[in-house]
Amino acid sequence: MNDKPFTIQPLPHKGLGVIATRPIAQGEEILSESPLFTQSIARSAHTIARSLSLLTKHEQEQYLALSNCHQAQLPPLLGIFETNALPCGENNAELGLRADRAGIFLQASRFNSSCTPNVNNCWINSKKVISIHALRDIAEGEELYLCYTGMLDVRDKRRRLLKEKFGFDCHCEACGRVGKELKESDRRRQTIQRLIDEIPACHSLPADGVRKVKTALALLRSEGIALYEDTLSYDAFQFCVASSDFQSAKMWARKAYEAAILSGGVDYDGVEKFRKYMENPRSHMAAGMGRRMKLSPPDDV
Ligand SMILES: C[S@@+](CC[C@H](N)C(=O)[O-])C[C@H]1O[C@@H](n2cnc3c(N)ncnc32)[C@H](O)[C@@H]1O
Repeated sequence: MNDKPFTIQPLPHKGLGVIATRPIAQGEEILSESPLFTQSIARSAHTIARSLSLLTKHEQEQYLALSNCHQAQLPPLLGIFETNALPCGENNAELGLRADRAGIFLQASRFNSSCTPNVNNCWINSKKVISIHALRDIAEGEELYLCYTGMLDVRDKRRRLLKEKFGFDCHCEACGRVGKELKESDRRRQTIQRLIDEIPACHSLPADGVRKVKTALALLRSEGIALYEDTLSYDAFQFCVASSDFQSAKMWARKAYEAAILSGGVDYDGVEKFRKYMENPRSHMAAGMGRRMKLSPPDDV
């Protein structure tokens, strides 16, 4: 089906938001959109005004109609940009990455935030578009959510950041948990973050590295977060390839490949690399560099 599977409409306490107008399958591309304009990290009201001056009057009006949660602190043009801009490049706070450009997308800017998002945005550099994919099967009538920030922080910190940067109190499913459920959710997210931080230092203990990857993947699943599977699986691939366990390496590369396609589509950065290593793990530069040992493949093969 090629029709746009969503509508943008007013929602209680959230301004506008995006609602599925039919069932959407996991991995389906929901939107592919070019930016109205982009800005570097060193942006200001002045640089934004310059970009806007190159647009049509109608486009300028559309920009000015976007929401602005920084009205009290920033000049209007900059406030609108900071409320709505999405990264045009690799951007992942948990992995310490920050895209050097951000852009305004008239439709993608209407997606609200959840700390357990059901869609993912990624920048497709070869096409210069933002692409949004379903992270799980979505029913007709469900709201579509990106995650704006700090998914692996504990609830109180997430709420504080969302209030500071986007001006709202988050009542998403994850932030609405209480008591034991909240404690468990916080603990899972903290543990995933700790494992992501520890994994790069596991090169001399690759079995430990693979074990940490598996633990992080299991916790992500329990927490309902359908992200990071590609990068974590690629970490496990690298441990296996360095240890000359090419059979397990192949399976980890396949897992990274399939996860990257589901969350970002075939043009997503990394997909081609994962495909190459899935077909020929020995072509990786670290192949056979470590002590030879049998590690383990993903649990779900
Ligand atoms: C990029 S815009 C999203 C679209 C916006 N709702 C609109 O009307 O254009 C970001 C703003 O949406 C609102 N928002 C996003 N996620 C929200 C949520 N989970 N609950 C309440 N408001 C939210 C906040 O006001 C935030 O500053």
